[in-house]
Formats: sequence, C-alpha cells, structure tokens
Amino acid sequence: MGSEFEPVNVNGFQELAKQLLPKMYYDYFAGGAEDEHTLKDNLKAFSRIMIRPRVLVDVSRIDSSTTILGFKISSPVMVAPSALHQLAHLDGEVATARAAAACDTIMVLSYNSMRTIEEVASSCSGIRFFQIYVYKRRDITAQLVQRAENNGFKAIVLTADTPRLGRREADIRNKMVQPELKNFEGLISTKADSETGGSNLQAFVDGTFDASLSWKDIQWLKSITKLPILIKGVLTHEDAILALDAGADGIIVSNHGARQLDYAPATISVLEEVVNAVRGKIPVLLDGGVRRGTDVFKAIALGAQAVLIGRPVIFGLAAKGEFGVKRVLRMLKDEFELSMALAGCPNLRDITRRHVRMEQEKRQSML
Ligand SMILES: Cc1cc2nc3c(=O)[nH]c(=O)nc-3n(C[C@H](O)[C@H](O)[C@H](O)COP(=O)(O)O)c2cc1C
Ligand SMILES: CC(C)CC(=O)C(=O)O
Repeated sequence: MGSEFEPVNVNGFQELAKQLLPKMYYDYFAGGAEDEHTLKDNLKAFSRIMIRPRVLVDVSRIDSSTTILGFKISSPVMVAPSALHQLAHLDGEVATARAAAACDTIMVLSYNSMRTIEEVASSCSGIRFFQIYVYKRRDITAQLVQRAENNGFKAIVLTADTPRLGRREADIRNKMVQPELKNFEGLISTKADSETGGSNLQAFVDGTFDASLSWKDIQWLKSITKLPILIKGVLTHEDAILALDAGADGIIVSNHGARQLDYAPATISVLEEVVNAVRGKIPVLLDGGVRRGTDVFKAIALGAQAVLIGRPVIFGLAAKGEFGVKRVLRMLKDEFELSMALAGCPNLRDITRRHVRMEQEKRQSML
C-alpha cells in the first residue's frame, strides 16, 4: 500500500499517516496516557450507543448547518486545538486553517501551534477561536490573548485539564522533543531539557504552565479579554455548574483525547450529565473519539451543539496537507448528513434524545 491509497473514511487517514510520519511524531499524535484505557474507551463508548431511526420522514433536503456563539457553520464538526501541526506537514496550522475555512467551519488554534497567530490569521478569512494554557508568567498569556483578539479570533478556549502533563509513555520511550514555538519568540524560551532523558514535554509543561490555576482565575481571564470564554475539559456536572457560575460562555466536554488522566470517562458517556446540569444556558460541545458521522449524530442527540475532532485532522494533514484536512471534514459532514437522512432528521433540531439508545437503556428498550 503506497501513498496512492485513497481513504474511504477518516480512519484510512490514520493508516496513511502512520506510513508517512516518523515514528516519534506518529506516536505523539496518536498516543494517549498510561494504559490508554480512556483512549480506547473514547471510541468504544460511541459504539455502545444505538440509533433509533424514524422512517417515512421527508428527507429530500438535509441541512446540517448550525450556529455556534452566533457564527454559522456548515456542519457541527469543528477543528479541535492540537499542537505542533508542522510535525505533520510543512504548511502546519496554515493548511489546517485554510481547510477549515474552505469547509465553512470553525478552527480552534492551539496555544502550542508552530505557525504564529499572525501567520494563521493572514492566511485566509474564516471563523477561528484561540485555545490557551495559562503560563506562570501570566503577562505572556495575556499578550497572546491580546494578539488573538487583535487578529480577529472570536473566542478564547481555556483548557482546564492540564495543570501537569499526562504520562504519555510512547513519548517517553521515543524521547520526544518539542520544537521551539514561534509564538513565544522574544517572550519566553520554549526549549526544555528532560531531566530523566525521556520526552522533554513534561519538563516544558512543568516549567511554564501554572498549576495553581483555579475557578477564581476565570475572572482574571474575563478582565483581559472581551471575547467569549469556553472552558475545555469539563467531565462532571459539578464542574459544569462551576463553569456556569464563573460566567463561562460555553463548555467543551473533553478528556484531551485521553492524553491527560487515564481512566477519565469516555466523553460521550458523560455528555448528558453535563448537558442536564447546564440546562441550555450556554452551549455544550464535545470532543474525543469522533470518527464517524454516526458519532456526530449521537453527540447531537445527547445534547451537544457541535463536536470537535483532533487526531483525524492531524492525520488528514499528515497524509495530504490542506487537501487531506478538507477531505476529513467533508467525509464527516457527508457521513453525518447520510445519518440524518437515514434516521429521519432533515435538520439538527429534529435530532432528539429519543433518536439514541444508551447501553443501560437496552432492557427497557423502546424499540
Ligand atoms: C497531538 C495532539 C495535540 C493536542 N494539543 C492540544 C493543545 O495544544 N491544546 C488543547 O487544548 N488540546 C490539545 N489536544 C486535545 C484536543 O484538543 C482534543 O481534545 C482531542 O484531540 C480530541 O480527541 P480526538 O483526537 O479523539 O478527536 C491535542 C490532541 C492531540 C491528539
Ligand atoms: C505540550 C502539550 C501540553 C500539548 C498538548 O496539549 C498535547 O500534546 O496534548
């Protein structure tokens, strides 16, 4: 199988990426924390949910578009923030941004991107959010937030699940080296030496990230930006309520693609808990393990406004650059629209809780 192999679903891009990338980089992108239990469960939990299709509904027109924080997107599949895109493809985050814009969806740019905020912003028009970690040097985080705001980014995504780096054993074995990050040039060194001789990511995070960050700091974040703030990494109803109380404008149910706390729950298994706590007051989004249009359908049925995809984008980028990312986004949109048609839901608002059956509901099946 050479690089001529043409994937027919997003998993095919992972196979291609594995053939093409150096092992150190493929493992960094694909891997999860420790036993990778949650990594597997993010996928398995989707497969435990069944769809209850309705028939004889007029589905001659399918509209999968939706609105997130007032921004219209062509389907509820967005690009999750992920670091270091130039390790997948030379064009890096610029290619990803162009693909997202061409597919009329929102890209969340990672704080740890390799192309700068300015390069991405000037590469094409498109709706973009900016993801942040908070550094011990808060002035640096504040400067990046300001730059994102000045460059037309529309929201800030605060990643809340990374006070320390999860233990990614493949990276430790491979002695993964994080390249220096251009966004921070002249501000802070993003070079780090591993004390144990393994991956340097741990040393980098320990040296720069502020592990004291807590709910009260949302007020600080609000004081430095006018942009709406989404909290990424919420997995419980308790934290959903705290996010609401802190004045968050949105929640992303996420376990960081199973790269942080292993044995954290699969995201789709806790989505409903968060949605019920939020009671429609702010949008709830989800990422983690979305690989099929049917996964998107299940997340929408359980109350998500949209989903984000991480690895599929990186694998599309690694395999075929901007074109590969477009293919991934289009495949998921097409598959999602097919699911909508086959389940009897012409619009997103037609997809309801009654269109899915969770495993624990099997015995009292309404089918
Ligand atoms: C290689 C890689 C790098 C990531 N980097 C970031 C990051 O910089 N910031 C962040 O908030 N999340 C990061 N994530 C997590 C993603 O935003 C997202 O939560 C996750 O990838 C979703 O799961 P999926 O890969 O199964 O779609 C990263 C994920 C991967 C795979
Ligand atoms: C350096 C890391 C914190 C980037 C990241 O979020 C990840 O690799 O999951």
